[in-house]
Amino acid sequence: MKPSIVLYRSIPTDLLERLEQHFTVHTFNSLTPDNPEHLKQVLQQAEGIIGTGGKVDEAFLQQAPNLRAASTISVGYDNFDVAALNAHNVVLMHTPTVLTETVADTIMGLVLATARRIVEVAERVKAGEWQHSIGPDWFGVDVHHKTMGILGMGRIGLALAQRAHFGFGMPILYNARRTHEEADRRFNARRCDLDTLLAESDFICITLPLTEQTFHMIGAEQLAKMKKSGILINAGRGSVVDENALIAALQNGTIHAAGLDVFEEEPLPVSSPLLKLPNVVALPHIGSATHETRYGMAECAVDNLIAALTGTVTENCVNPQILKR
Ligand SMILES: NC(=O)C1=CN([C@@H]2O[C@H](COP(=O)(O)OP(=O)(O)OC[C@H]3O[C@@H](n4cnc5c(N)ncnc54)[C@H](OP(=O)(O)O)[C@@H]3O)[C@@H](O)[C@H]2O)C=CC1
Ligand SMILES: O=CC(=O)O
Repeated sequence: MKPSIVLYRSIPTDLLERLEQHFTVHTFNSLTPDNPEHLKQVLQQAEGIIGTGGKVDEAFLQQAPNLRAASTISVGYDNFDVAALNAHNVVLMHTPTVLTETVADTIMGLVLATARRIVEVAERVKAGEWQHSIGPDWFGVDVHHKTMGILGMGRIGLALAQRAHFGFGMPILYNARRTHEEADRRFNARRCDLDTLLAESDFICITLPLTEQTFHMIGAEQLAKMKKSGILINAGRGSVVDENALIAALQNGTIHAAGLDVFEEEPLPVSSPLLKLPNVVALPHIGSATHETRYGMAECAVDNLIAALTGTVTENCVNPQILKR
């Protein structure tokens, strides 16, 4: 009999067929589906799960006594309790690399959109406000040759630094736990402490994962250390930034603008004050959302689950120590 798995995200048909060659696939629309009793029943037998979003913690794992592998269609895995997975001998697989370049493109898009007020001004044109040649009240600020500060210099940070350095001639500062020789060598990047990065950068781009250490790493105190002309871009996770503090900083002119792809609560509630601020570009978590990249992520996650459940893992494993047990 084929192992039973839970698929909780829609994936392309050819990839579903690839899963079905190996497993009996039970499909749900999320980990909190319309039919929770059915999911509960299926989880009793399930050896694998694959999808995006939803909390996988001790309480969840208690309901899945036969689980051996979880495959998330994302690189971030902050919704998984890795210690609980380890305790239950569950391998966690994710999709790094395949999305890196696309996310870096999105971040550069947010840098340009906020600095040049692209969304705001385009909306004014659509509203029929372009009646005369435009004046300084429609102007933005330059991007090229300004200083870019990158929080986190991993895969996405490096791809962003490449764009900023070669494409825009920007000096690069970064903050990470260790020095990234490749960033220093290829992009003349300089590692510095957080306070220096906050004080000296014109654009601060967050590419950090959400962890206990990065939760609210940027709060009122840090925002106050930024240049008044500074622009904050967050494409890591919403909770790396204290959103209430950010709203206050944007309202009070403590910083100039923000470009946000991620939020403390997603979807962003329509009542959020962020949506009322002209100096905010808010995106619906589209960092990796191109047809090509989303296909690549789903394919990677499918192959990851097959590898994890057939004992052939070579990459993309968050907790490889489980494989040795
Ligand atoms: N908006 C979107 O759609 C997307 C968002 N993301 C987010 O981007 C994150 C990063 O992805 P990726 O670049 O592939 O991940 P990596 O693991 O390659 O990079 C993470 C970087 O963050 C740094 N870091 C981690 N903790 C700290 C800390 N406490 N202080 C300083 N630096 C720290 C790491 O530092 P060090 O190098 O020293 O270890 C590393 O440089 C994901 O975890 C996810 O949350 C990812 C994809 C899409
Ligand atoms: O946010 C997206 C991810 O892949 O992580």
